[in-house]
Amino acid sequence: MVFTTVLHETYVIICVIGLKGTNLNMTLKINNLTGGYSRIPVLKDISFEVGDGQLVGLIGLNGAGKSTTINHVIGLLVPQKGKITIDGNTLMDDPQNYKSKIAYIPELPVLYPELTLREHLELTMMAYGLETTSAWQRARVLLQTFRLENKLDWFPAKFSKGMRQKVMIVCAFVTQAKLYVIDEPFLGLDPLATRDLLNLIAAEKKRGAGILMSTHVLDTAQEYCDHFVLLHEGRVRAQGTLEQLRDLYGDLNASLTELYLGMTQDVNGNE
Ligand SMILES: Nc1ncnc2c1ncn2[C@@H]1O[C@H](COP(=O)(O)OP(=O)(O)OP(=O)(O)O)[C@@H](O)[C@H]1O
Repeated sequence: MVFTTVLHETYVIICVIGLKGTNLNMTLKINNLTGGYSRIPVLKDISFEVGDGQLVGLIGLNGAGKSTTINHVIGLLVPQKGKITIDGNTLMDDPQNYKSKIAYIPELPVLYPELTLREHLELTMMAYGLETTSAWQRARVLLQTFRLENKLDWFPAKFSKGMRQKVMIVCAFVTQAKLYVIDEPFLGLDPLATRDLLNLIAAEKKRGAGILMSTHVLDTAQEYCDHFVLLHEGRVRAQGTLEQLRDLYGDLNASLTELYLGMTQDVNGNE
């Protein structure tokens, strides 16, 4: 399976060829990760896991370190300490194998201005060696779902921001990766597309894929995520299921928003 995406100014193809099948048996492990963009770390000793068939919500305020964590997972940043493994292997152990397991949807969609939607899909399929007949079957279903089926010959300049986001989603989900890494997916999407993306995530979970998703939309996260990692100022403030977090906080009816705000205020109060 395959995946293409755009990062920063240039297109970076995160790729490659993975295994298809229902027994995905995937585990992403982040162990004592310290890292960031310079010697002064943004992330401080964070640890958590994403198992197969699991949707993990990465929750945090602006600047908490969600995108930085994601940039480490997809291999754009190198850990200063600790390690990240997928199925026991780090990126350095076997870059192609590691990347082959990941489909990444960035927070800001960036597309090749000179390529049509059809060409973006062809590029994804070609770059990652997808079998084109079955890949196009999947693509057509995805294009219909996101109401893009009659826009195959459009260039990105003609797309709205939400449509560009949908192109990224279609390109990612056509790959049938083992691990989806999705950075803040809901902000540019209309309610229909949000519902369709959540259905797609549910279907991929059923297939056995793991999903790491950062979001500020806490009511949606509360409803759909199996496990939460609450990041605050580059540290994991708490993690667990909603029930575990409620236990930890001592309020069995608290919403995720209340839990997150309560826990981060506790931290700030102690400083
Ligand atoms: N390219 C970069 N170079 C240097 N520092 C950065 C860079 N990107 C982010 N940072 C810093 O890293 C910290 C964490 O930022 P990050 O983007 O991971 O937060 P976030 O939780 O994703 O926030 P948001 O919800 O606003 O997207 C912030 O202090 C930010 O200023």
